[in-house]
Amino acid sequence: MTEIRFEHVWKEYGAHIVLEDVDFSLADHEFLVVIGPSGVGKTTLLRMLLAQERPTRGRILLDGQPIAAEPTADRGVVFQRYSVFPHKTVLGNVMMGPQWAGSPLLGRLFGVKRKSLRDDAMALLERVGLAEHADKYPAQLSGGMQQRLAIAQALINKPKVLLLDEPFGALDPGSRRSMHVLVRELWEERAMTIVMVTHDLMEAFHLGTRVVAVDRPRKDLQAPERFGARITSDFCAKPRIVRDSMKFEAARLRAAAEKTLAEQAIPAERATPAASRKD
Ligand SMILES: Nc1ncnc2c1ncn2[C@@H]1O[C@H](COP(=O)(O)OP(=O)(O)OP(=O)(O)O)[C@@H](O)[C@H]1O
Repeated sequence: MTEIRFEHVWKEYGAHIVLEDVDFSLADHEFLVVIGPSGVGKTTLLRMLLAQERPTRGRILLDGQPIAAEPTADRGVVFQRYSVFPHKTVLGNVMMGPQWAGSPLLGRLFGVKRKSLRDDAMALLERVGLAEHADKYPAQLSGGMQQRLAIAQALINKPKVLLLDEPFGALDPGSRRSMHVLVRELWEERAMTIVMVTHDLMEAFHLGTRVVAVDRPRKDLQAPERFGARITSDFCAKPRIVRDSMKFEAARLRAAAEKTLAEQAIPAERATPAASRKD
């Protein structure tokens, strides 16, 4: 369960009001897409969710609790530009975060812990289609592959919330489409809440279950910094359970029902109607 609540949140840099009175709730396992003009404060919104920035007024709650002051493992992030470490292999990149978290002095785990982390990292690389590239360095990967790696890196800590800041902005249309499929599948499989920023409206409505537009409803041309942006439109883009997952859920329920029936199966001789029994 991951519910996010922005409670009358403001963000100001000195006299510059970036966001004003942003107030909304996000249900568990929502795929929220934030759209809006350049410079309006979309990334600032994400950075506050990540705890890289603090609201100047109001507060942000995660499952009813104010979010931690520091970025924590329950929130993963992927940025537009490849945020992977060039001197680490693909596998090393995925293992790096948990290694530093588990061993702050050495940045390296040993023995069973290392093996378990390596297995998890390889499983994740398999899932994002990079297992066979585990020993390569990021420079040897295409842009789309680097973003797949960044996603694996963000998911290794099993975050409850995944934040995506224009993650496909630098990709060609083909890679973009395959990333859409991957992210949507991961969102369903892992039951995460996703908050994504994009400039691409098609992408927003294709991926999101909810799309919010952020803009400045009041404008002062003499002093553009006088008014901040807030949520000006809020669209329910599509049901949270999409058709494929409904099919999957139906198949799962059917299999469970069949299994239960099989377990409770009445022995054949008892199931035979009394009238037709020979004895
Ligand atoms: N640390 C900071 N100090 C001062 N101003 C900042 C800081 N960070 C962001 N801003 C300002 O906040 C405003 C919103 O920036 P932000 O990056 O959130 O916009 P955005 O909507 O994500 O833009 P884009 O779509 O172009 O990426 C900008 O005017 C920016 O200059």
